[in-house]
Amino acid sequence: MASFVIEGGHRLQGDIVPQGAKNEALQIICATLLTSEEVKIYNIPDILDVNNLIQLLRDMGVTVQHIGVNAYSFKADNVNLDYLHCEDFLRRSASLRGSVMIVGPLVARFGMAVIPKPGGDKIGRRRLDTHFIGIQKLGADFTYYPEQQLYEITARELKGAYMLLDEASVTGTANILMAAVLAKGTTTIYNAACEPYLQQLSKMLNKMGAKISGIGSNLLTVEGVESLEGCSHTILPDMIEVGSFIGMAAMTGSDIRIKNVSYNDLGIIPDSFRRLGITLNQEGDDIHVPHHDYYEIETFIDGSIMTFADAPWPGLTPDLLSVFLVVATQAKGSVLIHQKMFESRLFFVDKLIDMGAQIILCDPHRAAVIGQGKSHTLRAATMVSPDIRAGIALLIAAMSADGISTIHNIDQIDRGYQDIDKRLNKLGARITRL
Ligand SMILES: CC(=O)N[C@H]1[C@@H](OP(=O)(O)OP(=O)(O)OC[C@H]2O[C@@H](n3ccc(=O)[nH]c3=O)[C@H](O)[C@@H]2O)O[C@H](CO)[C@@H](O)[C@@H]1O
Ligand SMILES: C=C(OP(=O)(O)O)C(=O)O
Repeated sequence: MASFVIEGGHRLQGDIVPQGAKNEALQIICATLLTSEEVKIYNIPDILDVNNLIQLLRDMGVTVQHIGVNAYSFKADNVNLDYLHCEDFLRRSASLRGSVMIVGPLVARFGMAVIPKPGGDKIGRRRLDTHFIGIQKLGADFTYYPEQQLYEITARELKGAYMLLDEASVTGTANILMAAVLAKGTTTIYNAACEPYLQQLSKMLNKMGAKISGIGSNLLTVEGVESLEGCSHTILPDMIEVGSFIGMAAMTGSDIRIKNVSYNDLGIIPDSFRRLGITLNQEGDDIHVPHHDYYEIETFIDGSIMTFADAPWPGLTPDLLSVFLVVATQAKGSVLIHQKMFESRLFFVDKLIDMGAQIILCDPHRAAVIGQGKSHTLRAATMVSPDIRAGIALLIAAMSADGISTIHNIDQIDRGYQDIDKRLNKLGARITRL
């Protein structure tokens, strides 16, 4: 397992361009299975999860060509469904979360799909009921084989239906949507997730000939069509990476410009950092984070302690709470971090406590952070990255700490952040990959 060795205390200076969004890329790449025509995708991040998904499609018989920097074309005119039954497929698709989204396209186009329990971050229970109940409502049959942890879905014909999802699942909505675009008749999905990832997927599907309305809302209406055609699509900048850089800059006292962030797609993220006391200036489509000597967490208007809690979009994404938490340790003031969706995502605070941060883990979902201001610098430590976002939070902590820290298991960071060491070193960080 690779590791990072980080010499803390160096300020960053300069411009950084965010990568394409991981969670959008995973949806968009799966959507290429919906047509036999060529689909060109630009701004694909070069990260482990995405590369594993691209390889999975190649192994299924999709012709994938590298057509430029971070750009690929996909042509799914000869998909080998037998591959879905081999060991190699099961192993590879179980390595990432996004692979579950091949189910919707495969059922819609070929009437069958098999998928093992998907991988992804081990951050608590991550059920798939919403996906399969939704696809069943369209007329598919579904069997779960508990011993192999395998899901099998077959359908003679998909028919449009009304459905009210039991939760606004991001990958679940994407899966159902990709099945519904080729179903007969009208599908209505209420309580749909509506992150920019899903807005982008819907826009791409419409470019391919689908008829989706209600984009950006939690009520999607889909008029099924016979077939879809090829298109070109460009992936948005990764809003989680943008947020990670804002927090990193403030905590390390850096002065950076995050280029071409697609500001209007960041939702509540910039204002949430502002409530943490961080100054960030929107300049055109860039965000400039100036040097901070200190930042002070706001209280609520009535003087009570600030709470950051996740919520389905347009609420605050759960994927940034680990970053808010670490950045709060060096703020003045206190904040309660409430991770409602996942029950095992806050345990990494132990490492921050070892580094000298003042945090009370109230229960698996809530941590109270007592910011000590920048005069109480964190101590260097040796740690293991448990998941992508805890990993980036620990990297931020190590970059701001006194001394040399080591983070093991950085595959967990590489799953979601492209060449993070090289890109940050260009701005003045001291990160060595072992
Ligand atoms: C590949 C991908 O796109 N991964 C993202 C996707 O995962 P993913 O699509 O797997 O996550 P879901 O949206 O399905 O659900 C996340 C968890 O939150 C719970 N839940 C969900 C919705 C809700 O309204 N209330 C609620 O409690 C679910 O039970 C589940 O345990 O969305 C998550 C939630 O934004 C993100 O953390 C992941 O980065
Ligand atoms: C939880 C995440 O990813 P995944 O769903 O791929 O595990 C994430 O991106 O923070």
